[in-house]
Amino acid sequence: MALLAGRTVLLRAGVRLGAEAATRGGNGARRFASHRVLVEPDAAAGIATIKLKNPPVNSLSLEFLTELIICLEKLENDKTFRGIILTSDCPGIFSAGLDLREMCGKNPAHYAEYWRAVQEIWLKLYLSNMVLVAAINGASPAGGCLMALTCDYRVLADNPRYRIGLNETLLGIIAPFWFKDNLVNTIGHRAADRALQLGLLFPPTEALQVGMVDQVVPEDQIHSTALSVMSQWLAIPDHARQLTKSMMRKATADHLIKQREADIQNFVSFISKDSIQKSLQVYLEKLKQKKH
Ligand SMILES: CCCCC/C=C/C(=O)SCCNC(=O)CCNC(=O)[C@H](O)C(C)(C)COP(=O)(O)OP(=O)(O)OC[C@H]1O[C@@H](n2cnc3c(N)ncnc32)[C@H](O)[C@@H]1OP(=O)(O)O
Repeated sequence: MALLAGRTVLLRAGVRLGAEAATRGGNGARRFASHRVLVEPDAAAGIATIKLKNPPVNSLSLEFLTELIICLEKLENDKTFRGIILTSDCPGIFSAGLDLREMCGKNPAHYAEYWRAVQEIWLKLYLSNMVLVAAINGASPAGGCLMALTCDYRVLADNPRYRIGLNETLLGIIAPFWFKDNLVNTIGHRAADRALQLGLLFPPTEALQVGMVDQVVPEDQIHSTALSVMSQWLAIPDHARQLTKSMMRKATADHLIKQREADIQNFVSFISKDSIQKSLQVYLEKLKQKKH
C-alpha cells in the first residue's frame, strides 16, 4: 500500500482511487478509471480527506456513486484510517444531490440500479465505523444534504449562498422514509416535519439554529475546524464510540435494510410515472434556463 500525504491516494494493489471511471469490459464486469473521488490521506493522524470532484455541481450520478462506494469500502477496510473528512473540490458546491439525469427518461432497470446505489452510499456512510466529519463548503440540497446528515458532525462555511436542506417537495417528489428518518434523528420531528413539507433550504445561520449543522465558520477555516473536531472525536476509544454509534443508528438503518427491495420497487414505480417525469424535466429545464 502506498500512502502519499496530500496527494491522490494509491491504496492496495495499485488501485488509484479517484482515477477511475465505470465502464463495462467485454465480459460485462465493471472497471473503474476516472478522477471524481480524491482522497488525501494523513496516515500519521489516521484521517483521510475525501474531496468530491464531479464538476460542475457534484451531482450524484451512478458512476460517481459507484466510485464513492468503492472508496469508502477501501478506507473502511484499511486500519490506517479512523476518520474521514468529507468535502468538495467544486467551488461553491458541496453536492447538488442526486443526478436528475439518472431519474429522467431512463428505463425501470436503470432506475432500480441507480436507486440501489443511492441506498448503498447512504448505508455505507450512515453505518461507517469511522468518524465522519462533513466540511460543507458549498450548496448542499437534497441528496447533498443527505450525505452530510450521515456524518457524525457537520461544519458549514458561512456564506448565504450555501443553503442546505431536503428540498424534494420543490421538485414535486418525496423524500423517502430513510431520508426523513435521518433528518428527524438530526433536527427532531417538528422541525423535520416543517422542513420536509416546505422543502426548506436553510442558509448557514438558520441551519445552525435548527440543528442541521453543528458549527458555522468562515470559509477559510472550514478544513482546520474539521481537523480540530476530528481530533476531539478520535480521542474517544474506538470500540466505545463505535458501539455507541451503532446503538444510536442501527434501528434507523435496519428500517431500510429490511425493506430494501420494496423501497427500490416503490422508487421505480414512482419515478416512472408520466407526471413525475414531467415535473423533473420542467425542473431540469428551469435549472438550465436560469443562466440565460
Ligand atoms: C422518490 C424520489 C426521491 C428522490 C430523492 C431525490 C433527491 C435529490 O437529490 S433530487 C436533486 C435535487 N437537487 C436540486 O434540487 C439541486 C438543483 N441544482 C441547483 O439548485 C443548483 O444547480 C446549485 C445550487 C446546486 C448550483 O447552482 P449553480 O452554481 O448556479 O449551477 P447551475 O444551476 O447553473 O448548474 C450547473 C449545471 O449543473 C446542472 N445541475 C444542477 N443540479 C443538477 C442535478 N441535481 N442533477 C443534474 N444536473 C444538475 C444544471 O442543470 C447545469 O447544467 P447545464 O445547464 O447543462 O450546464
